[in-house]
Amino acid sequence: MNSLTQSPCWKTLQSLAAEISGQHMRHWFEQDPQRAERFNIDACGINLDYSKNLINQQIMEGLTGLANQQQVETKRDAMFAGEIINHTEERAALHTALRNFSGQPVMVEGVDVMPEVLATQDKMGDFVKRIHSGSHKGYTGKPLKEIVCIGIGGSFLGPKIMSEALKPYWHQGVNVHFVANVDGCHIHDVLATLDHEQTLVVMSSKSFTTQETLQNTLTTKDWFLKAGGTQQDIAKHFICVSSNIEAATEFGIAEENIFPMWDWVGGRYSLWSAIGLPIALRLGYENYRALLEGAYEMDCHFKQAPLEQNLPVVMALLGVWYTNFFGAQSHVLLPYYHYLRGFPAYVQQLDMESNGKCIAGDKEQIDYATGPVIWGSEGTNGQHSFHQLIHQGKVLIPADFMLPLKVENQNDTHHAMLASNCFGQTQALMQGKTFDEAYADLDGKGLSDDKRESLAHHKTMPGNKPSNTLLFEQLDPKTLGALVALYEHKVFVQGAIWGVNSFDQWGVELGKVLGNQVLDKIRNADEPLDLDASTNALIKRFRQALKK
Ligand SMILES: O=P(O)(O)OC[C@H]1O[C@H](O)[C@H](O)[C@@H](O)[C@@H]1O
Repeated sequence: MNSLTQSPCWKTLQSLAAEISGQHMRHWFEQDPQRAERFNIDACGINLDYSKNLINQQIMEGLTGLANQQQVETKRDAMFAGEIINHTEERAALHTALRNFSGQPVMVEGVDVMPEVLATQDKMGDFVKRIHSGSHKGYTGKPLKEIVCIGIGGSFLGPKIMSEALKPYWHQGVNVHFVANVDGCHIHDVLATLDHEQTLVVMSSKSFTTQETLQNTLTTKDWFLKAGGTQQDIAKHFICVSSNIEAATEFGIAEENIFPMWDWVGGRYSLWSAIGLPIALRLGYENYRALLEGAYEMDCHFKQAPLEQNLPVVMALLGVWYTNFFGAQSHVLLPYYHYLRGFPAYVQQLDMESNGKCIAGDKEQIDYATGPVIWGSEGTNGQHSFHQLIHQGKVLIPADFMLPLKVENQNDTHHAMLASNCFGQTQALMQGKTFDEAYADLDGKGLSDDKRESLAHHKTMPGNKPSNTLLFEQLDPKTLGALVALYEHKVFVQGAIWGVNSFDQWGVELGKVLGNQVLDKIRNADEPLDLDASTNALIKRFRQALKK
């Protein structure tokens, strides 16, 4: 038995969950006209309405008690202070230093990291200006207008998804393409459309060892050389972002073309480092800075607001409430904004790679659920497919709805429809529809009593399904920065409560190692097939197909 599940706070929450079983949110709203105001927080351009949750004041106090018991504030302060909180990799987790506008130093093992951070930001700003002005030219004297960004995981999702989300703020005059997968179809399709003389390649890999990124870069280099460029011309067309300067230089990237990052920046937290260069190239450097400023504002809020008024803390506690006391196994994100459609995929890596863990502290086997499955897509599309399961399925799926109140070039008719669908869904999930209401609706439809009763059962909606609604004045770079930092800190708080190390990812490593072993066997047909019978048979089939 784990100490967490045996703790007084945990037990209190178990009894509180039992106490509200059988109660319905619909009645809580009827009984308490202040409910929507009571469970609402405004911070950093984001308004959170969390009144449509299975909570009351006592439950929120119980959850805050759990956060205190698990020393969330102490752990938070340790993160900001640069302590080695990623203990399995012996590193700090200091993405917050990359957006530190306080003017104060940030120390890692006795060294202030801010001078290097600021110097790299200057280098980024300067480079972006040279690309946008056309003063950085390719080897034939043409400006570089096609930017191919190669990277995967955290070196891909943040840059791509945040660039997409800020489409109304794009700098015109460049095209930015992202390639992640080692599947050759993608890089082939992208390069097929491009003029190598006008192409800039941004290769992003913190470790500089990731197979997909190395191979896609080699393929691109080959394409560049075959198209007429020479080895010497590469310096004008290929840049890279990495913490492994040695490997990058060995690979052939000119030293002045390397934008550094550091081992205290986790891959999934790296868009604030030079990994965010594609965002700056897409938006212009000032807009990229605004993204960082928004994240800094959320950092300040996270550090200063009392727990019960603290956006990331409250969202984290609600998540723990459903995961551990209601058996919820997934959490759905529903951005009602087309440009934010990639956000669920971004949070998927952030949350699932951070908290998908089974060891607490040094070596304690966990006996409670940790991170949920994160999924979702843009509204209203999901309403016409998977929302059915959220409304009437037997599994509890808490939801985060998101909507900007204003959008650039707003078409009021479309936006009003989008908003009404968003609000209508949260309402339907909360209130549901009783059997009596469904039965009454079927009056005068010419149905037999049996048929009417049966149909009314099918049309009954349980309701009482929890959701948060996040509204933004508008999704400008600053608000998006705050939103991403909000989810980062939410994940951090949950990791702190569950006692896991949210900053390593050993599960991912095993797949990489085994994948490389298999590659050797595929490439060398003479290698004995000494793996398990299933994997051997798969390799055999692949080898045979190659021979045909
Ligand atoms: O930036 P890289 O070192 O190439 O790593 C890219 C990605 O690869 C790994 O598999 C990790 O799970 C991710 O956290 C990381 O973002």
